[in-house]
Amino acid sequence: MVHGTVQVLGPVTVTVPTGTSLVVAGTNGSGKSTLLALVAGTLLPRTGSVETLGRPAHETRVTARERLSVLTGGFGAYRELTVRDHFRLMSAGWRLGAQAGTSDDAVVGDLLDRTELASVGDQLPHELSSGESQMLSLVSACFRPSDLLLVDEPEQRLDARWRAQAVELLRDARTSGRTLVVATHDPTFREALADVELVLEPRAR
Ligand SMILES: Nc1ncnc2c1ncn2[C@@H]1O[C@H](COP(=O)(O)OP(=O)(O)OP(=O)(O)O)[C@@H](O)[C@H]1O
Repeated sequence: MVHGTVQVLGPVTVTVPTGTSLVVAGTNGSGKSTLLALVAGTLLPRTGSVETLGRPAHETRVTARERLSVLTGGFGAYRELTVRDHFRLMSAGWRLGAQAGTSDDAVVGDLLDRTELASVGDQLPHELSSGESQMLSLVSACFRPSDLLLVDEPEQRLDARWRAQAVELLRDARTSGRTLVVATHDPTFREALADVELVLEPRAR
């Protein structure tokens, strides 16, 4: 992959069986985010092609996008909606209550409790700490239905307690059948999640 005139990522071939997780590791600037962006289809390769879930990665059809949950960079939170409202919206939009044979309110309550976000459930995005904000993003990415979950550095801004929570969220996502691609610098995430591991080396310039 070339950014401008600089090659930042050489040829990569990796197979991730359905329902397992790939951990992408490597030093700063080794190309982890670039690889995730290629798989997500938000970046096009200069040469070659990327297929995600059997379709061209840049596919924009809704059916393809519905199968992919991506958390890379910022999360587009609604500034006028509380944490609880975000979960309500997610549950209603993805019909999580109906799928679980319960109500959306019950799903929302469960999500808030399980992720220890209940204490900030009535706060708006700008009223959250950076760690709380990161957890909101992670929960939103992990709980919406998807076949493939792409997450860039889930450990960002989280303390040890919430890092452990984040590992559990991702493990649960994998247990529920999702395939995971996780870029991380954190050995805890590597140990807990690496069914397959890819360590990128920075390209010489
Ligand atoms: N839009 C861009 N234009 C030019 N160079 C870029 C661009 N985006 C990334 N790069 C370069 O590509 C290389 C890989 O960046 P990338 O963000 O993929 O690395 P990373 O492994 O995710 O790094 P980190 O661990 O610091 O997040 C870096 O050297 C970076 O400077």
